[in-house]
Amino acid sequence: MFSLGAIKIPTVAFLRKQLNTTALIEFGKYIQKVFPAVFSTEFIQHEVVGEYSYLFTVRGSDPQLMPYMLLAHMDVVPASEEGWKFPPFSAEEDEGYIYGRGTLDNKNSAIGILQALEFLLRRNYRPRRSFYIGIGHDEEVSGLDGGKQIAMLLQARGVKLSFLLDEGSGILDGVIEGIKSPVALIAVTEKGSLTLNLTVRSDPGHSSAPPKETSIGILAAAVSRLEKNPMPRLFGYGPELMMFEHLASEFAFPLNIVMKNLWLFSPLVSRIIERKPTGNSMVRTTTALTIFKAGIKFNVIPHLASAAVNFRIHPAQKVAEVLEIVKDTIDDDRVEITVTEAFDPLPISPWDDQALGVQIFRRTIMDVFPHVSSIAPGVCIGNTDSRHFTNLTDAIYRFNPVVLKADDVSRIHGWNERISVKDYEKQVEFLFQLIQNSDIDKLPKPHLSTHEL
Ligand SMILES: CCCCCCCC/C=C\CCCCCCCC(=O)N[C@@H](CCSC)C(=O)O
Ligand SMILES: [Zn+2]
Ligand SMILES: [Zn+2]
Repeated sequence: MFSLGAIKIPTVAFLRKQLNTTALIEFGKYIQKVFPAVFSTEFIQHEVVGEYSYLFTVRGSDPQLMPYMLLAHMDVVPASEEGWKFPPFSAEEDEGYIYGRGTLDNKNSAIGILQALEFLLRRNYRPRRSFYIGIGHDEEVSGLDGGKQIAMLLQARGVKLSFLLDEGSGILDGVIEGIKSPVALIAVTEKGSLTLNLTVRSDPGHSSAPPKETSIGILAAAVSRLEKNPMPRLFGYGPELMMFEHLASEFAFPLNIVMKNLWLFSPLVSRIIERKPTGNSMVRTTTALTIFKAGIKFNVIPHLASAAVNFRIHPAQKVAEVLEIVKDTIDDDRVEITVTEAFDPLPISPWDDQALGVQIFRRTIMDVFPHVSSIAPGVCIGNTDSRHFTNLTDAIYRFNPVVLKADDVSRIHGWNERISVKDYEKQVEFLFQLIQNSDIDKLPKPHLSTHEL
């Protein structure tokens, strides 16, 4: 059963230096209380990193086996009191669901991993393969003080990982139009990100004698041009091509033929899937207008107007290219453009018969979710703490073992985030099984089944 107390602790991250540190400390105390075996077992070392994050080192019995890592985070995005069926930090149970901020992103993983390990320890289990567990405290605001510090600490210790598993994708059930059965998407990369601040300055004055153009009007026109001119379609130039090829047999005729021949049909397919926001995020670098600020009084022409625009960069594009397109689209020197944060899409992790992590995930998914009809490589449309671990391994995977239905995706960072009790139990079962399946020292034989790889 989900430790409901974890959801009740409001570990909200507003900005990098605006965290609810009281709640973060309480979360640390909470996990020590509910997972006593994890904190007292002789072969498990726990450390607090960056003041609030946790790093667990689980020493396996066979030092020859290269360790792996499980990553999660305890912080959550803010939640408004309105719009929710139940208050976001009440952990209310209703018709088999637990409601609350963090139930999908990402206390389900943080608590699920520790819960699975606690169960194993109570059965006197000791793993053969060593592994690390990282529970970050600031993923939602960059991960620089939590996840990144954990990565740097491990790097300083000379650690290399055979693979790493973080949040960022899931088992999609009815999310992809045309696919009826649940499919597991394990993200082999995540999109890059670019956040720009746009500023326009103009002379302030009395609203009774306004100039032809004001800072607000100029800025509004600029952001509107960005919204009306989406970034180019790149569908088929990144790993989403692999994803749809793997999923081709899930579509009914004639779509299955179309998906098998994306070299020919990708322009057509991209026009269809871009109609929905999640589909659009697979097709291109997305443009999101997220902040707009100007004005202080109805009869004062403001001097300053500013806006923030956040782009999530398609794996086939780079920051520099996006920036050039933005400048060309705005095409107005009065709009000052400054870069707030920027990073390119993450490297693509291996997806082949030699990829140990993939084979272990595949086997575990088939054990725990037998109704999943395909397992395919995907793209994480957001960002995760795993991006700070690229110096430790090239095998980084983003997959939350939870079934997401069409309306669940918008609950993440939205209203009424929830997880069913059954789905949480499956998540713990997956992690319980994954830790044991990771003890193999060589790859399992290819499985004869209809599952895709
Ligand atoms: C053809 C349709 C394919 C649809 C695929 C959609 C799959 C959606 C499944 C899960 C959603 C995952 C959400 C991504 C996780 C993002 C975690 C997050 O919120 N990170 C923050 C980090 C902020 S760092 C400044 C972010 O804003 O990305
Ligand atoms: Zn998250
Ligand atoms: Zn998030």
